[in-house]
Amino acid sequence: MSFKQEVIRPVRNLLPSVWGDLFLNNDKKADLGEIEQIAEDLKEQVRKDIIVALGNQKEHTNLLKLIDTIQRLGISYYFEEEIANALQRVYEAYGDDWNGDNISIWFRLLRQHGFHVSCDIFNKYKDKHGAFKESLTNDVEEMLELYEATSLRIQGEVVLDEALDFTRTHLNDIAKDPLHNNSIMSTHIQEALETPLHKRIPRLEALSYIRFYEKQASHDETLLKLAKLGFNLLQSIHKSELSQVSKWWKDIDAPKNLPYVRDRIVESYFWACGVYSEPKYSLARVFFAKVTQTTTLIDDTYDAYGTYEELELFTEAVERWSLTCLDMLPEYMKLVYKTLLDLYQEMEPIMEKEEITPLFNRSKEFMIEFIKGYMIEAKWVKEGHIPTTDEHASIAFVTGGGGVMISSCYLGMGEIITNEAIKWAVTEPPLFKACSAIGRLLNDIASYKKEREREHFPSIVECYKKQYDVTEEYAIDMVHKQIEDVWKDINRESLICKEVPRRLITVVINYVRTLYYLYKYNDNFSEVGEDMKDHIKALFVHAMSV
Ligand SMILES: CC(C)=CCC/C(C)=C/CC/C(C)=C/COP(=O)(O)OP(=O)(O)O
Repeated sequence: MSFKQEVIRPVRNLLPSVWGDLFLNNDKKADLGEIEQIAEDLKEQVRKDIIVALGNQKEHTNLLKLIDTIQRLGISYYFEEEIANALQRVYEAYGDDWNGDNISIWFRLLRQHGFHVSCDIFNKYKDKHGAFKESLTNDVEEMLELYEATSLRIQGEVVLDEALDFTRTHLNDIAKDPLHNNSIMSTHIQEALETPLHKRIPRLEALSYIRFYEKQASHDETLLKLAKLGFNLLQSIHKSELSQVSKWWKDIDAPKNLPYVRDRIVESYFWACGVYSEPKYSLARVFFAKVTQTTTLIDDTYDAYGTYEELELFTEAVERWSLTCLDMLPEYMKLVYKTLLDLYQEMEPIMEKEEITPLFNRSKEFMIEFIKGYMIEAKWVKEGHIPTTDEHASIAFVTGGGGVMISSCYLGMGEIITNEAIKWAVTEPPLFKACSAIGRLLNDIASYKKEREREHFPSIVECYKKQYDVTEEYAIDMVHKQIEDVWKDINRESLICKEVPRRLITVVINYVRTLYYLYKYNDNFSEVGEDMKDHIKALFVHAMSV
């Protein structure tokens, strides 16, 4: 008589998708011709406003405010050239010596667009003892703007570190003081304190800023109407793409064939929309959503189902990257492997046509390195090895996924992927590494408690505690500090990468903004919270009333 040994698998308590088939059959694009025409006329008006303001030096402060409003309303992609040209001209005219009002908006906008303007201008806000002037606290909007500007700081910019402490403390008091504020402003401040503008996903910022802006007596009707129409026009495109990726995922039928896998195609598409929402990046968005769900499939295979021996086979098959390897895999893994290979095969001819094959090939290599990283994690789990923080970083910053995820974001973006950009991206530049680091740190902070409940690769919190013999609270504080440092590194890198089209840098920043949103408090990707559900509905279900 033979006994079949029961296989022990590290399965997790899996939550099903909260969306069912809601987005599956939403692929009919509405006829929006008439709305598009109205939007065209409004755009023309805004374009003229930008050009007129640029031509008159006295209007330059208003020009910056106009650009800021356009960005916050989520319609800057209509005016890409005008905005880039206006900011270039402002930079050439003033350099570091901006002499208009609203220095914080000037600083934030120029830095966001890649101009390395000096932070010394903020010393104007200090008194002779080197402290921030108390009189600043009388102007709430200026304080808020200064607070927002501090998020663009890089390492060593002490005046901005101090400005952050100063503004955060006072804004906190002001937000809580009913005598000081109306409730709209108070909510606005609280939201800023929770997530500064620089760290917000632009689509979600548009959603909340449109609501805030329309309540402001001074709002511009043209901009407001364009923002609402633009929002609905984009939504109709996004709905159709979401339906497309949902169908792709439905065909794989993971809930039946791979029941251990997180069914997160909607959240994956949300991530893609966080990175880029413009109509012209439709192909890239769809591909990136599929990559994210496929990577989740692989992550769950390593973390929540595969035995060590099975994972060794899978890793070898991935290194060989050929359908001929299917036979060596256990039955359930064949579908995981085929999903991965099919996804890239589908993209290959398009990549050839776009002449970005070297980036495509490198992206595949990033995927292989990433999966090999999962195998090392599995080995350490098997050995019960708790790594030092440096050892942890050497692997966890690979499985943090910067290389594979950012290179995938770029696939399908079209002509903006220049030869220079390819040369840069294939080297795995510091910006990609920063994405890995911040992804890992945020993810570990969000999920370390849950992961403790089953056999799992140790989080940075565990490693830190063990190596330095410190409390959990202390370790968590250290990780938060590291996260802030990585933001500063991202800001610095985004100012020095001059050879790369700016939109490719904002892809990285938007990717990190989405990570931040997903993992800032909890793991919203694995356990979708109420806020995220509301945001997904607002973005992909309900049109905005105009
Ligand atoms: C946040 C992060 C590390 C992202 C890397 C980018 C990436 C590959 C994203 C798609 C798959 C995903 C959500 C993995 C995190 O799984 P998990 O929460 O189970 O994390 P773990 O298994 O890597 O610890």
